[in-house]
Amino acid sequence: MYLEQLHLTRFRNYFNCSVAFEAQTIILLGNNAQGKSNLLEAVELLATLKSHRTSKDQDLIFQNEAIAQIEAVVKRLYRENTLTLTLRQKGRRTVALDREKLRRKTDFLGALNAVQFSSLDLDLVRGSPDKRRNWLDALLIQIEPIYAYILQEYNRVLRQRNALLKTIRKSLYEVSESNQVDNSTWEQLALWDAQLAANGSRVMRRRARVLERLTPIAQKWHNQISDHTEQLNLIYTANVTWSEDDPQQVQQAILDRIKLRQAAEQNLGTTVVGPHRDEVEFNINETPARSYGSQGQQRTLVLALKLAELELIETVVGEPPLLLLDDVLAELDLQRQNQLLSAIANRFQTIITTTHLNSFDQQWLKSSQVLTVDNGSLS
Ligand SMILES: Nc1ncnc2c1ncn2[C@@H]1O[C@H](COP(=O)(O)OP(=O)(O)OP(=O)(O)O)[C@@H](O)[C@H]1O
Repeated sequence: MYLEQLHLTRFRNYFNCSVAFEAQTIILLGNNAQGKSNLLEAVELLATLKSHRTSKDQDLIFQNEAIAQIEAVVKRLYRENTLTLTLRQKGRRTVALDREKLRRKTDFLGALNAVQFSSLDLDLVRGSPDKRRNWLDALLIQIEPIYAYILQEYNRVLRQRNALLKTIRKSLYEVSESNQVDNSTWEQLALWDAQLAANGSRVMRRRARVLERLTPIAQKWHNQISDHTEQLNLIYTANVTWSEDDPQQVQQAILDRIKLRQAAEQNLGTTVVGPHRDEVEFNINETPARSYGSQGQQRTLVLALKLAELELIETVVGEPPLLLLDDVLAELDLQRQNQLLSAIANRFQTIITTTHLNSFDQQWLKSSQVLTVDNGSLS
């Protein structure tokens, strides 16, 4: 797929900016804090409806303006679409496809696919488990947009169940006279248990499946980049275990564990069983990359993951996604840079941000479109 045009209105530091992309490789050149990452963020938002930098729409809107808009024309194999995302200071965001407002956000997801690679992605290895869960979830949303809805439902159930557990905890441990929980509250909890198991199993089975598909591709890339000296393994350590990809079995495993952890949940007043407690482990030569991997090994690992994401999305969607490289080439040594550039070749339309051009191959530069970013304007 190919991003042909982008129009940003009151988005971050772009007051009103239109750009036509005319090459397979686009280089955004500019000093720090001029708006390079902001532009990539706009593309990321169209692809995932999420920004990895903020969860608040207010941050995305130019100073104190009321509304921001990101509009793009995307050319696909058999169609061309105009995508519009409108963000509001007050009120909900809205999405439109070919200027027609969509009721469900899941219908918008999938119109554009992109893989983002920034220096923040090193947190994938070093950071807390939620970084890895979010990464897996973002990938799932792109290859199976309905997953956005599944995850939303799971989080809704989790919030409600947590609220109920908090009341139970209060009744059991804080209210001195009664120390009683009435029957209807226990019945309510049983209903939330069932919902947590049903929605949790949907999330967990999908995470397991996507990791199973991603692992051999990531291993292939990792093997290649590390010159066949290292063996990568991605292990999904789900919060419960099961042997077959069977909804009943996974649900039962969640319910069994809830029973087992009942006292802890009531004591803490929070849900301790479910996919929000999942972990994804990255091992290099059977050693956790997180605690033992050197910086170089961790970079190789993240690069292999990103290349695997690109390939998996391409296979599932049937078209190459966009690649967004945010200030990341400078962080890679020459060998890894070349690995990345030759993997991309001419396959993926790529937008690269950089503060200087001297590290780029001349041949590459010749076929690229270089745009200078200066305080929210492009030239
Ligand atoms: N909501 C907003 N309204 C106006 N300006 C904003 C808003 N959010 C961010 N900015 C401005 O955008 C600029 C940051 O841009 P960006 O993060 O794209 O930097 P960059 O060009 O990628 O540089 P770097 O190499 O430092 O990452 C800053 O000047 C910041 O003040």
